[in-house]
Amino acid sequence: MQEQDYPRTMGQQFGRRSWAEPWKIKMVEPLRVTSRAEREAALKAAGYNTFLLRSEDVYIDLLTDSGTNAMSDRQWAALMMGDEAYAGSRSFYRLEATVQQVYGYRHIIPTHQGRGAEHLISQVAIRRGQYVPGNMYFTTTRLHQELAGGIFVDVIIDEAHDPQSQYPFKGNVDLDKLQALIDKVGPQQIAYISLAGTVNMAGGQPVSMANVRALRALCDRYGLRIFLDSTRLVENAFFIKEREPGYAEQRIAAIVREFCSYTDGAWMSAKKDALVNIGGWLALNDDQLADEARNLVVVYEGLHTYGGMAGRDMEALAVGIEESLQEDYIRARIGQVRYLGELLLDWDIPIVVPIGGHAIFLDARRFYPHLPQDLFPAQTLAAELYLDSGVRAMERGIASAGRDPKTGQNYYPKLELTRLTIPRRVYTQAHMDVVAESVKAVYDQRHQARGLRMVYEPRYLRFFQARFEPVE
Ligand SMILES: Cc1ncc(COP(=O)(O)O)c(C=O)c1O
Ligand SMILES: N[C@@H](Cc1ccc(O)cc1)C(=O)O
Repeated sequence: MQEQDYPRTMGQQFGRRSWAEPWKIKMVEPLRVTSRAEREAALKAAGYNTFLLRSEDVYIDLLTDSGTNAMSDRQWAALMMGDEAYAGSRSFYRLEATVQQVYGYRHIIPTHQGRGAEHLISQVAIRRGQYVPGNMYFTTTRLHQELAGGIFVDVIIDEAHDPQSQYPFKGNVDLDKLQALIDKVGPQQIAYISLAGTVNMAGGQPVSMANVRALRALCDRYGLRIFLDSTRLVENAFFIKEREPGYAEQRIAAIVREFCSYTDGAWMSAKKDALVNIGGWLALNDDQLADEARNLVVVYEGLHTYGGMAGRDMEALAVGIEESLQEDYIRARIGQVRYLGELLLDWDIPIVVPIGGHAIFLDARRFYPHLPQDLFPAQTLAAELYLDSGVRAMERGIASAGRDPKTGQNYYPKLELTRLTIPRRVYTQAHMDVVAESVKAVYDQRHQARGLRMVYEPRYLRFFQARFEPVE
């Protein structure tokens, strides 16, 4: 599909004049607007790191789509039905049945959130020194693989590293890269394929059904397993429905189920697609591996029938999974992200294209071509945006990439991005207008940006807690 073929609005695509959110607001939370002087003080106190701001000092919070979703009235009602038994909770069995039915896996192990599940799968499926090829790294995923002794290898297609490539499935695995790794190290030295759909760090870009099918065929030749990060798989399914021949008439639920059928297991941070504020799970088809993970979960998360979640959270999650598959919902979800992106494209502001599932990613390299990567252009952009309007974004560039655990050297990722992440069912299009105008104001002042220097660097996942100072 070429650039000009992308629908400008979701209405055009689905044969309607316009679209609106398929929900109405029942409860509201006031927002606080701050002065520029207040924001300057707050940002300084936060070491120029948006993760260290207090949310009270934020106006529109686009830090993340993780756990920031608005639950529906049905989910709130489900909370009341939570069975808080320590063992054998009815709520667990409800969740288990829902995940089995929607995603199609046999064994379900609940965890407190995604990284709890990443920890389990990494510990049970990686032997020290084994390689873990994946379609681009994700911070927590790669760290858990490394802590288990694995070596992550990026096997995503080259287009994913190019913010301007219009390729429709930039999340795809490059099967030649994977074959080359198999030839080089041998299949025994590969723990599993770590596949994510959509790919967060590439800009929320999808994997095609054809790609995962071909990946399955390649892996079958060598007896390799595929484990899927299904955190945003419903969003991935939307793109398959929109872009891949043969899927336009299929239901999102059927697409999700087919995608999973090509994999051996999955984990999920339920705080995204599944419309809850906390939760996660690991799902496996292999009995022995599931037994090992079920044993390990009691060490790190809690008993295997709650895994760190309250019974009420499991109830709300079961309802959230069902709601996430509703066609109107997912169309509006992606539509809102696209609405913001198109406003920015209309002003020639550099963003990652095609517009992805959960966020707009500003291309800080093109935004600030005068800033070398060592001066943290994407972190600078997040700071400037906050100063301008109180909109909170997140760095996804050199600070997020961290250091090579072997050499200790900084990684220099090709993508230097600032992410405007849209929580689900939380903000209106008027909020998106305000955000777009703030980005435009910062863009108009772009020549004045001087960059940041890191003055405190934590050992793990440094971007969360690092502190910076402005370059004078
Ligand atoms: C793609 C992806 N995988 C895994 C995780 C980890 O999940 P969590 O934040 O729930 O630990 C996240 C977010 O952190 C994510 O975006
Ligand atoms: N997964 C969440 C929370 C998170 C953010 C940044 C990370 O690197 C890790 C986790 C997100 O993508 O927003």
